[in-house]
Amino acid sequence: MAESTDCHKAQQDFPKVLILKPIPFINLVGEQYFASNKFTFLEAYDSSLPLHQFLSTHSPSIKAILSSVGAPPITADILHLLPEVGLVVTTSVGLNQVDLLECRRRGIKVANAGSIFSDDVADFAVGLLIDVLRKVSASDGYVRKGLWATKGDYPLGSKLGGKRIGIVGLGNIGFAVAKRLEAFRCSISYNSRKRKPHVSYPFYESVCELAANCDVLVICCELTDQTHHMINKEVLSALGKEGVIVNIGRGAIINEKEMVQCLVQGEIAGAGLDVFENEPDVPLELFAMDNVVLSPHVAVFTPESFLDLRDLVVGNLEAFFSNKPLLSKFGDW
Ligand SMILES: O=CC(=O)O
Repeated sequence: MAESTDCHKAQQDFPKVLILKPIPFINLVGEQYFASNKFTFLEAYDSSLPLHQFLSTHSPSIKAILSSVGAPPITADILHLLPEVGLVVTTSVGLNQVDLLECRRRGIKVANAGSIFSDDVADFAVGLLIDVLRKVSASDGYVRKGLWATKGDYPLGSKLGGKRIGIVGLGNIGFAVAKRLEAFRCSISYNSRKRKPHVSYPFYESVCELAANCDVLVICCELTDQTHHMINKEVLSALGKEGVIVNIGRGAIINEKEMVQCLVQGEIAGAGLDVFENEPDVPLELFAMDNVVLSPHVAVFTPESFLDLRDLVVGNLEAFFSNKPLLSKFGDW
């Protein structure tokens, strides 16, 4: 009894890591796998207190925040209530939910999921593209509805090999997509913030020019103020009537209204979309389109790589609480 009280007391003394929303898919490994003897989690979503009151009550003990996709944004206002916070760690690769400028200003360290999911996301991007071009999901629906027997053959899809692929954002994920599609004998070109030294793929400084010279655009970049709605009607028109867009980045990189309009009017040929502007809401018009493949923001990982994620997140937190270098530090501050 004395021992468990001591143990309980010791846990209470551990620095706290704030979680604002349950970690997506944590059921894959169970919450106890995220445990450590260096910190404990403080779950704001379990409290009956309004968030601001909860944060003010616990602020002296909150030293780090664990954030994920779909969790409330880590804004300057939230950070303002938490003067002791020195680290924001995320289970996501994307950091658009974190006010990075404020983190930099305050010297709060940031660590994301690094390249842990790059292969999974790239596999999924290629899967979406093959599905759109070869009509895999649409053919599946046709067979399941019994239409093969009553209406005959389903229209053939179009060939992947030889397609000109434009990668928007040639980071870890974009590069993994490019490598896979090279193996399908596609030609690759790209747009990125800057030309990559040592990369031989043709580089286009303007995403519109890239689109005009490609059959497919695969969106792999981060969502930032600069990339918000970067893919608009002008870019989609440049991609053209035979063009296909795949998005495994963030919904708001594409102007969704303009994309839907282009699809409705046949100004592009199809889309493979894992991400949307207002998840989990998906524009209703897309539901009726056989040339569009939809998925609920699941490209990111598999149960196999979720275990690596667990190690990375816990490793980053333990490194921070031991004053050691982070495992997947983001930014130069
Ligand atoms: O979308 C998922 C991520 O950014 O990890």
